[in-house]
Amino acid sequence: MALIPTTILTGFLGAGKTTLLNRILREPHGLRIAVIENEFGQENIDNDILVQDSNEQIVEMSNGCICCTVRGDLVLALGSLAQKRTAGEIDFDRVVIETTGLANPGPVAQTFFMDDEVAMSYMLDAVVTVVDAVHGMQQLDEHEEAQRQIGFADKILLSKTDVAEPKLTDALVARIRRMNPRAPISRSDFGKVPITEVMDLRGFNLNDKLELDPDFLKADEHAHHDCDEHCDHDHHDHDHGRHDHQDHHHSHHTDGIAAFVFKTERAFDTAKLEDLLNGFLALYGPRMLRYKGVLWMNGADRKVIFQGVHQMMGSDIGGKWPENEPRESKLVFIGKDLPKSIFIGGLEQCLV
Ligand SMILES: Nc1nc2c(ncn2[C@@H]2O[C@H](COP(=O)(O)OP(=O)(O)OP(=O)(O)O)[C@@H](O)[C@H]2O)c(=O)[nH]1
Repeated sequence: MALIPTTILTGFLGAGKTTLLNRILREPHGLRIAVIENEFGQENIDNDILVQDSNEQIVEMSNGCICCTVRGDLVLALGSLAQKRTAGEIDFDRVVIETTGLANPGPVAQTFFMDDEVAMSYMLDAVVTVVDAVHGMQQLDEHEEAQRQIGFADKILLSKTDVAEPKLTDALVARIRRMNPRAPISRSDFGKVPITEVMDLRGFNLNDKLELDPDFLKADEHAHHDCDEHCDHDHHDHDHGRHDHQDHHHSHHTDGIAAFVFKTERAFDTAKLEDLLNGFLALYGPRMLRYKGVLWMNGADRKVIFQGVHQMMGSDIGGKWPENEPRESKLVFIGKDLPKSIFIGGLEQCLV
């Protein structure tokens, strides 16, 4: 049986990976795509954001960062998809793995060469990196993960050029070219890019990667991807009580990035919450790397999906709350040295 082409879709927090994936899944291209979705933090909010009415297989991996803690899970997920496909239980001819915004794509790519079972069924088509034209420069200045994602890319898609300063976009493109002269760059606002620029690129060239990282095929993963430093999230499993706050620290991260979750079974007061979030943005926006949530607003029979990156915040109306399921809200904040207790206390004040 032919090997299944697989795309690793990466890019820093909030770059536009899910937006691109959603657009691809909606397009009538006739390809059957299985998606492996890895989200930072225990609450998989992207599941609410990703299209639900498609036939695609969506496997969630939200219990850690794919490049390290859940790499074994990735092997299992790929193995199980291949098995089901062989048994005729599911049908797909492509796989897309969406990594977390903090993932190093190196070890994810390595899986396709180091794991015999995976290598028997899959071939790595390309690492596609989405770069945010508004925040990309700052992300490259401040986060090694963003640099690695560029370095490892076989194809780069520039998002948010619709709102970025053209001069800044040009400077960013020049910087990316210097960092990775091999990878072609395309603009892809809101994921609007032909599928031929994302899939079947046959772009992954092992020789190039070995040049980039001579230890790429070495079994000792710690020898080359600084796992502890970059992806060691502490996960504290709590019972999901009324207000359940989880911490996901990069415990060895020197840059203080951490995530926390706020969950509640009470509705939010719309005006209070809007004021609070605007206040947070004004005060902490530069440190708010990524935030998103599925919200129960008082009096609303549909979910509200809110999300943002730094000061760019937006919201959408989501699906209807199911009649016989309890309503709840969950919000995830990923940031640099954010005052968690102020966030949690403020959010509690906005509940009706
Ligand atoms: N203006 C503009 N906004 C965009 C574009 N692409 C994505 N966004 C917005 O940017 C935010 C983040 O987009 P996502 O697609 O969720 O980003 P992501 O990379 O999947 O985020 P994480 O997986 O959480 O790291 C959302 O509010 C999108 O609507 C774009 O090209 N232009």
